[in-house]
Amino acid sequence: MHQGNDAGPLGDGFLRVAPIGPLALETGGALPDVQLAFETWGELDAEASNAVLVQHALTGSSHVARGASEEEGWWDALVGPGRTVDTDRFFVVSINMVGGCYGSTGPASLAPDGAPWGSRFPFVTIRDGVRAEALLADQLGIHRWHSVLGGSMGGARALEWALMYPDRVERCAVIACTAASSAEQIAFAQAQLQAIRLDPAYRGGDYYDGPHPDAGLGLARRIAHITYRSEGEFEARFGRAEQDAEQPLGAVVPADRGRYQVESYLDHQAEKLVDRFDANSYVILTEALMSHDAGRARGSLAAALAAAPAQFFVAAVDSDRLYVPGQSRRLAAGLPGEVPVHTITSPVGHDAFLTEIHQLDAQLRTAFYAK
Ligand SMILES: CC(=O)SCCNC(=O)CCNC(=O)[C@H](O)C(C)(C)COP(=O)(O)OP(=O)(O)OC[C@H]1O[C@@H](n2cnc3c(N)ncnc32)[C@H](O)[C@@H]1OP(=O)(O)O
Ligand SMILES: N[C@@H](CCO)C(=O)O
Repeated sequence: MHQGNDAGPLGDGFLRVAPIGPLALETGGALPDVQLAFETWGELDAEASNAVLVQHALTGSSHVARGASEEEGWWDALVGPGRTVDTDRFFVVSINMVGGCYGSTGPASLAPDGAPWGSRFPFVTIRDGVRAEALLADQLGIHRWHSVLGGSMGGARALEWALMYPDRVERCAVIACTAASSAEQIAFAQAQLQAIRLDPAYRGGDYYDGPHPDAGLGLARRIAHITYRSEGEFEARFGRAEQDAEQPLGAVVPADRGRYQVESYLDHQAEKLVDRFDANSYVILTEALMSHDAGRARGSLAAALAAAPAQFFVAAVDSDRLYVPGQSRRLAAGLPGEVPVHTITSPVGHDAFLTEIHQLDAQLRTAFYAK
């Protein structure tokens, strides 16, 4: 896991933590004493005109790109010295969303009574996360972002920035995302939440003094990961192949059988997430994403999108079965002017917004980052 360090100067790619005070929540009440963990690359210019905000996805973190730490970032292909989002030109900021487990206040943080928030952590929406980020932007001296970009949940966070703070976002890139979580997206998410909540170790979310609900979180990740990849990729990559060095399938009774490769692969994805993520944060951020609806309390979705003044960049993955390209097309059609939908061509599915982001280099450079 990327190591926190709040001693380094801004612009080094290390994790820093900033208190932002109480956070008023969309559904009422407030979260007291919130802190946000964030990373930056590059330097803010004298006019504070070169700041770029990169928003992470559901289980992502602020570690977008390599920095002094040299640890691989999840959008290294896009962000870095000489890259499309050139950290020699731009002051790049990425913020761990409130409710998560990468240093910002979340369910594992201590509440004012000194015990972890656990089950008491409030429901937060994507808009709550963005409101918190605006408080941090104020502290950093950034009134207006040159651009805000993100994929998947990061795209929802970027879109909400453009709608909540229209005078603070010049350009907005929404990649592999939607204007409002669909019934099917909510349905897949609900099954994941149930997997966690039905794990006896979950104990309503108050498990920090005992075993964690690893089985439930692992099952949630398996369900999610299937939606992040495509049927075609699974078939080409794994087919019906058996996992090496395990019992031959079909020749043994089910209880003793080995695993199909795809089972082993999903087991591995589950173990990796369990090792790096907190189940309560998974619940909080998943519920935030379920709440995503750019039209809520803005008259209608059409009215909300039509009023957005930022310059938009919209992209979809052609094989994405979770955030289907039609959703990106409807988002683009609802925005003012002619907004094209750029295509990432990949057999991978939704995760191609991470693995194939270089495919957008030329389009993003022309649209947002031309010198
Ligand atoms: C600590 C942090 O900050 S994490 C936050 C950053 N990450 C993010 O923001 C996004 C979260 N990451 C992801 O979702 C994924 O890692 C992705 C999408 C980036 C990875 O996509 P891909 O590169 O296509 O990975 P892929 O699906 O091929 O999985 C590769 C893994 O599966 C393993 N694998 C492949 N086949 C099998 C198999 N048959 N059995 C078991 N494991 C297998 C590989 O060994 C590899 O393991 P590793 O990741 O431990 O090295
Ligand atoms: N693989 C991504 C997919 C969600 O968009 C993640 O874990 O954040």
